[in-house]
Amino acid sequence: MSSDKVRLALLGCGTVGTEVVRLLHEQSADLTARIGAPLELVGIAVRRPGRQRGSDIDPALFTTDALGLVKRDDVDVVIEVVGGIEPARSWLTEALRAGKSVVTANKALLAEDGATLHDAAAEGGADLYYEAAVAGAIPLLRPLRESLHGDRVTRVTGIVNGTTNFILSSMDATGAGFGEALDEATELGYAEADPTADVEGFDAAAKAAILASLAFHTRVTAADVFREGMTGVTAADMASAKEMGCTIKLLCIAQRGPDSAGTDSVSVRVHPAMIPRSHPLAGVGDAFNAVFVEAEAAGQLMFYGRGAGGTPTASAVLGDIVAAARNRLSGTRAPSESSYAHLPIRPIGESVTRYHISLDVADRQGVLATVAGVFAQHEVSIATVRQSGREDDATLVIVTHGAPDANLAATVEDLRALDIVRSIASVLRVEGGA
Ligand SMILES: NC(=O)c1ccc[n+]([C@@H]2O[C@H](COP(=O)([O-])OP(=O)(O)OC[C@H]3O[C@@H](n4cnc5c(N)ncnc54)[C@H](O)[C@@H]3O)[C@@H](O)[C@H]2O)c1
Ligand SMILES: N[C@@H](CCO)C(=O)O
Ligand code: NA
Repeated sequence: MSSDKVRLALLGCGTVGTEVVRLLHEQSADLTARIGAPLELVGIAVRRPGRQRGSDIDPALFTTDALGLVKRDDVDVVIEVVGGIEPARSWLTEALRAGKSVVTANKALLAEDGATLHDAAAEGGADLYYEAAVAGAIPLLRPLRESLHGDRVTRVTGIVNGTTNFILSSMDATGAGFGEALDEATELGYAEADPTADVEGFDAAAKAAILASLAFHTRVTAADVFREGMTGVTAADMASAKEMGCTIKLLCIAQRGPDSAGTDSVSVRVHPAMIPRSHPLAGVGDAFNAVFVEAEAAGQLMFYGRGAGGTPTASAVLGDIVAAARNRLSGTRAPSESSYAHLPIRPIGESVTRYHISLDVADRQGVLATVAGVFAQHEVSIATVRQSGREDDATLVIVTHGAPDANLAATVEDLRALDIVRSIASVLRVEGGA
């Protein structure tokens, strides 16, 4: 590489890419001072070069040949803000194997096949940075990858999807149902035209896999993550949570601990859960993200901020560019992948959870005993029982102690089959001491 400057290739110039270009221009003098050499943008790969993307971008920089740009000899750092698995994976493996540093925001690729990228980085002796891939602007991956490397992380609990947090916060504040809150999120530009990746938890599951891999020094992919979306959360569920002094959040939970055979293992899940209002994550409103990390020596840590949006996400990309550029100038490298622990993934059925179950039952003698018997049969201990209404219109709200998820699921299935249970109004997992 040229020793008097660091040359950048940008792949993609959409929401995040345009902000990366703007910040590179606006902060050029400061970035040069911090790095010790100027950054030079030598090319931008786009699909449609004629599109307007800001008046200060030199049109000569645009190309539709991303692979050709990656392969150029005068490129030191490749920044990928296109997204998706292919062709991004091919571009980035090509760059890394050739010893070029990579900065990417591509959570989908890292979660599905991070191994290929890490292996290519090891092969090429190159840096792979991806702070923007999880919780946008929030510095989270660097703390997990560096600051906490002297400690043992035991649990990561996060709100890592802004769209669904906006929807659930709005349902909590106004009593609206899911559909109405989703419409509001779409109108305000928080939800995409096709909100599936957000509301069905795919986006959060990708982020959970990346967080778990870093936290537990073990390769975890999106396929290892138990995922349940939040489209089934109703206004009645939220009202029920409120009555218990709780709210409902879409959580990603990555946990390390012994499985039923006592083997150290990792469980990673994404699902809606009731949490008490006193929990630090309960107050995270609007489209904000927050991640709560627990480590043996550090104790509890909380990371909070904007997890999406062009400008906040570009902030994380720029931080990674600076780190990669400094490393190139000093001939050093970012910490390489740490996956030595090879911990097994625990299936969801073995994850210990608590449930909140709301049942519509007949208010007759023996009903409570029968219902309690089903819990006992599956070795699920009941923590609290509350009854409201009378005769044909009674509701039982049961909160359990922690039990393996499979036992809880089997309990709910058997309850559904009872004649005395007219309907199961809601089943929600409970987290955080409620
Ligand atoms: N937008 C956010 O808030 C946010 C937050 C965190 C991470 N990310 C991640 O950042 C990445 C980019 O997101 P975005 O919101 O900027 O998306 P975007 O859709 O706005 O931009 C992607 C751009 O890539 C271009 N592109 C597609 N195929 C291409 C090709 N073959 N060659 C060149 N360009 C091509 C598209 O035309 C588009 O302009 C994704 O991986 C996303 O997950 C986005
Ligand atoms: N759709 C994501 C964008 C950031 O990954 C969100 O709502 O948080
Ligand atoms: Na981040």
